[in-house]
Amino acid sequence: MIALRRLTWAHDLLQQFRRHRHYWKNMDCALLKPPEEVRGMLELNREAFRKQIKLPRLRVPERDSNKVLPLLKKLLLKMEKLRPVRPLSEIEGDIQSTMREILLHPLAVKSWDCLPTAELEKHNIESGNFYYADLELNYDNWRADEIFKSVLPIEDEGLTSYSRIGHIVHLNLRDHILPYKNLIGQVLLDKVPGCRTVVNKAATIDNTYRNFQMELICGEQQYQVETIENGILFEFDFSRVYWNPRLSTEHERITKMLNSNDVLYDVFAGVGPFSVPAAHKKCWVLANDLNPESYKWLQHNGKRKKCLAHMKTFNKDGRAFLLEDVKPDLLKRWKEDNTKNYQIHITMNLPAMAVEFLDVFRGFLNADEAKELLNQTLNYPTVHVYSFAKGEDTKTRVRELVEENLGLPLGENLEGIHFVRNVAPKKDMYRVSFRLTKDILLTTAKATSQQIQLKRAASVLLEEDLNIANKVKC
Ligand SMILES: C[S@@+](CC[C@H](N)C(=O)[O-])C[C@H]1O[C@@H](n2cnc3c(N)ncnc32)[C@H](O)[C@@H]1O
Repeated sequence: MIALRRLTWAHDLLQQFRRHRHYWKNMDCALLKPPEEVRGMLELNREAFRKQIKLPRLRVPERDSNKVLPLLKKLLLKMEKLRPVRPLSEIEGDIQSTMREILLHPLAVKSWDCLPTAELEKHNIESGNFYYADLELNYDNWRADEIFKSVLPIEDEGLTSYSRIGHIVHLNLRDHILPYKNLIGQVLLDKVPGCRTVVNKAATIDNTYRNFQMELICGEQQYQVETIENGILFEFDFSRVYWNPRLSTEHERITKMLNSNDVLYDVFAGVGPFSVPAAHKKCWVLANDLNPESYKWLQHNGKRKKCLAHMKTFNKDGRAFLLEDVKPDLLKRWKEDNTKNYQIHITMNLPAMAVEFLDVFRGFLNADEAKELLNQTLNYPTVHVYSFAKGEDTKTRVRELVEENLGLPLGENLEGIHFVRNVAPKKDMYRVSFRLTKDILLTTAKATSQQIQLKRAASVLLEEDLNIANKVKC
């Protein structure tokens, strides 16, 4: 008995909490879910979603509805394409009075007593105004995720997320969901505003240009898209270039670091998500991509943003770009202008293999160039290299990867190791930002792994000391 009372008390508390937080989830309510029969449906049958339910309502004279509605705000039934407040014409004797009908959430309102009765009665709304009546729900009343939750198998994880690139919805369906792909495509086409094409990732991206291999599952076979990222419009053929909307925050982080007159060397530029905003900010940009299609759209996007005067574009291998274009540009800057009133950045976003290009920087300058510049304090670029790392401690692993490939340890020149995103279980993407140093640019010999480890241990200790010192200061 005591246990039952406690349970009821806990239930009431939860109800109160939900009412307070406005936490009524339609899919928690059997009445508001699509019919059970749709589970396992392979071909979309919209008619099968029709369902009659009895719903609590409140009848309110139109003239009072503005005063009454704020009292019921958290108790309204909210569903797609369903207005919770609807006009209700009624014949009262000879006089036609206009009434409003307010649809209430069946989890929140089980009887007249669940309403703020004292407040309502002040407006002459009595228990007689409360009633139940039939309502027909149909396919239009549920969002795409609610439809999927009702149709796809319960046991397994369903459709978690999708990416949106202009008019294209890009899916990465797991194998057990593949039999439902036609239905999923059709529902997304119906429900996602502006969606005209639905594609599914066909394989892992392991091709050189990193563009997704994809299968059209619904809609038009039209892959040329326009999409806005961080306020800038990009246009490209999604089937032929790399574009990932999940990187927009990272693109923004880099762009925010840049000030006008800074320099950006973008080694794996794609269609320009770093380069175009940077050039638009009046940085001096050299942008490169090996994929001729990316190169075409990179130029196109720069032209559309009217920033080509600040952006030179290249279509070659990243290593050649660093040696043939970045290096001469750096040497020219170092010789002509040794003021440090601007910053130089090098972005290398090809996470599967960018670290393999880092050895270019070791011994970047030959003996003659070194002699000429040795006595100057140079404006050293910051490299932002992206990499995947697998395992338990991915942050340590990514630093190791950078150091092993650079062939030299990082120390005080390490500016940060930033988590970008989780790609798969135990696989993360990071940005490692470090400053090039005279040592890196002049040293030709590779450090041994023992030397690298020693230096890493020393710099970890130094970092810990600094942290302790900072804490003490605080
Ligand atoms: C992961 S995408 C990054 C694109 C863009 N920077 C972004 O953040 O969305 C990598 C790009 O590197 C290009 N790429 C691949 N191998 C390359 C190479 N060896 N040299 C230059 N670019 C290369 C691909 O065509 C692709 O556009």
